[in-house]
Amino acid sequence: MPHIAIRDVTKTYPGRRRRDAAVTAVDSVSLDVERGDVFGVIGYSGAGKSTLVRLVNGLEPVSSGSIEIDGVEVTTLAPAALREVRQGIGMIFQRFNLLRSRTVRANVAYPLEVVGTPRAERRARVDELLRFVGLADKADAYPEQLSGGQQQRVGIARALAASPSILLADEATSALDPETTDEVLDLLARVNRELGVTIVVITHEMDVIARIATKVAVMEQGRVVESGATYDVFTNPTTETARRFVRTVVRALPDGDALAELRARTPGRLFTIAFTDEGASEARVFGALARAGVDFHLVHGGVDDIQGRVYGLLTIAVEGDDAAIRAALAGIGAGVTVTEVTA
Ligand SMILES: Nc1ncnc2c1ncn2[C@@H]1O[C@H](COP(=O)(O)OP(=O)(O)OP(=O)(O)O)[C@@H](O)[C@H]1O
Repeated sequence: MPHIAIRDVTKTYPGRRRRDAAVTAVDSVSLDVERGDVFGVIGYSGAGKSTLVRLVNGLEPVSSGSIEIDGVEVTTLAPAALREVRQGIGMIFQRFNLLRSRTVRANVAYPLEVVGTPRAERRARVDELLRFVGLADKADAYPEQLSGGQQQRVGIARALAASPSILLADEATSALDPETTDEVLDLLARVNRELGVTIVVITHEMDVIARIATKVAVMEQGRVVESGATYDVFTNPTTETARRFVRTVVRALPDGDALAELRARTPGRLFTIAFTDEGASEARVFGALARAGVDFHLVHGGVDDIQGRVYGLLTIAVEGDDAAIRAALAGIGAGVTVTEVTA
């Protein structure tokens, strides 16, 4: 049974003014998030990601469709039962949303106070959480005394206070610099691995997906246009939107002016050689070309790390006669896709 099963969910808002057309923020979305997944949802601004998250944690009602959490249909629950389900869902935000007038300790304790956890138990739990996120020495500090990364770690500790089985992260690293982003993503990966929490990561940054998401869904205009294992979507995106996101991370062939410029200064024909980690490697590709005796050089691309797996996308310029080039490329072997760049 999926941990979160989203079935044909639609959310429509009335237009902002009376005469405006209704907005379909989420449009017939179906997704299965399995227990233990780090599930990424990526899309540009306005794609419907935040709305989808608000529907999953019951902050807003769906217009139609069904959402099951642990097999329980949550869209029709009475308020008291819904509150209980929501205690099993932690949430972190782009702007951290900490209470400025409370210390770090009191921020993390807050969700436990709300559910009436006794003081001693609360204290022990908060200490444990602050150790887990590496902020035991900041317990008595106030949020504004902390860096952005530290504040988000407090946010994560607070989200985990009631021991949720699901953590929803809405653009949780978008306000952070790259180094701090890595730190926070490492922490989220630990939350998933060590505490077994299922994580849904909402982002517009493909490198966040590449770093931690095991699965990804690409959203556009309220719809999921592509989804699958992260590595598969990166190595074989099937929609233009997914390809655009992938290009922000993997060093694919330049297009437009950059490609025209490359052509102008590069003699010979251009080929893109893609390989996954199933047998091929950069060394094998270059070795095969060298052995075939064609004159080639690498003009663009490289080898990327997607979820700890290798993905190579190399663009080479090759000179020589047609038959020799064809024989050289054919000799590279299995697990490699060669495409001539004709644009
Ligand atoms: N409360 C609301 N009332 C009316 N329209 C809304 C409301 N909330 C969201 N929308 C609209 O729904 C669409 C999806 O918005 P949503 O915030 O879910 O997208 P998003 O992908 O999360 O983008 P962002 O990252 O910019 O928040 C947008 O067109 C937005 O204007």
